[in-house]
Amino acid sequence: MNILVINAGSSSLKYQLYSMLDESVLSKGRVERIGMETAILTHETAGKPEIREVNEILDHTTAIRKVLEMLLHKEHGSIRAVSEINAVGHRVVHGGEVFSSSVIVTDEVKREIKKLFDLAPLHNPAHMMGIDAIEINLAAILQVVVFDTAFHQSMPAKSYLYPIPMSLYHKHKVRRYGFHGTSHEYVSRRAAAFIEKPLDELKLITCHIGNGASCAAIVNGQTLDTSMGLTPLEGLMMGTRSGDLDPAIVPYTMGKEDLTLNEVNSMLNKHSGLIAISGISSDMREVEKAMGEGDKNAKLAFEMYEYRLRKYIGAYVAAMNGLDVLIFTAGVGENSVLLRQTVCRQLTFFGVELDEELNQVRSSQERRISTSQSKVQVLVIPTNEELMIARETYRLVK
Ligand SMILES: Nc1ncnc2c1ncn2[C@@H]1O[C@H](COP(=O)(O)OP(=O)(O)O)[C@@H](O)[C@H]1O
Ligand SMILES: CC(=O)OP(=O)(O)O
Ligand SMILES: [Mg+2]
Repeated sequence: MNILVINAGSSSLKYQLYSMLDESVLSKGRVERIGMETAILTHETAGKPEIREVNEILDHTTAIRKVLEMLLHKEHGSIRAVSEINAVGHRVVHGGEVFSSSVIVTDEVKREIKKLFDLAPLHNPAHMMGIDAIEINLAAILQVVVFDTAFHQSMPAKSYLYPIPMSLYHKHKVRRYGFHGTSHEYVSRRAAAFIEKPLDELKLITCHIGNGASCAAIVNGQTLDTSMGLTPLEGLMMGTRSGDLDPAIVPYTMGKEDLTLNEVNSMLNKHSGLIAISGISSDMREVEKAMGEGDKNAKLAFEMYEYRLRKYIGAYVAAMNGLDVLIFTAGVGENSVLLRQTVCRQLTFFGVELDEELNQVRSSQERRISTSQSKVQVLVIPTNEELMIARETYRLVK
């Protein structure tokens, strides 16, 4: 059985085609800059060179059509007919309280996902475009949605409730949900396997530090707490998102700057975080480069980013009354030697002892970066949300 996994963003669409016989990736790629003047499609089939096409791609329906053309390509493709795709699995960021596990897409499921648009404005509308685009291009195919929020549904009330009037929870489901759950679940399981200990005997902190970033305290293989909340805005400082702040800033800046609700929302989601403080980029690579060249704002942005992450780690050690494994994953977590070094060097009080040399190694493998005496094991575990989505899709459709 072949499963196509889609992670649709507002202007991008990432895909991987899996053969579930051996969970191998037949082809993968991404379309970037959808809706802009020139879109870029990058496609790769196992054992063949990567190809790039620059084209105008106005919407997600066209993007999916292009992806299918690539998958069927005589030279660069991996299948001969679309009928060789048996099901499609989608990442959906917000599943609210309605979805605590993956489901097959129906009209009812689509209605529920649409109700959650307000709560994940950068994500859910884009996922819906991906689901609709598949429906248009591959009419009768079975589609499955896998939610970022599902894994965190195990959080206890003391973690998921906000200390505000309970009527807001009862009437509008205002609570903390947490995101990147597919990734936190995957890396926590892999970490337990890596150190050869049962997951239900471990206290772990998983740091998913990508463009969006969140960390989670995991006990008995379940989320005790996680840094994102009602929406993916709470918690850590991110590429373009503020993370935690005093909620009074919202009405205060609205008054002072004469902003609308939409404008403040956009400021906090799209124009804050690394980009706001560095004035350079939301991309950690560029921030680190500028910092290396002596840029003061880039240095401050990095310091704030690292400090806020480290404070969460400290809080979660207290929340769990201990820590066995600290895990770094996603774009920044897997690749930034400097971020891991800066964080770990200042966690010695908790028994974290970084092996500076192991931390410098650049690799896409799962690896330990703490010394053999370190009380807390520090691991880098490359995340694989796509594989988790393929497995969930397979489980539901087979
Ligand atoms: N070598 C590197 N050093 C530091 N940061 C990196 C490096 N490579 C990638 N990144 C960071 O990873 C981020 C993307 O992470 P990723 O997990 O792919 O995000 P998303 O899935 O949310 O798009 C980029 O914004 C970039 O800042
Ligand atoms: C939930 C979330 O923040 O996702 P991403 O990191 O893909 O933006
Ligand atoms: Mg990601």
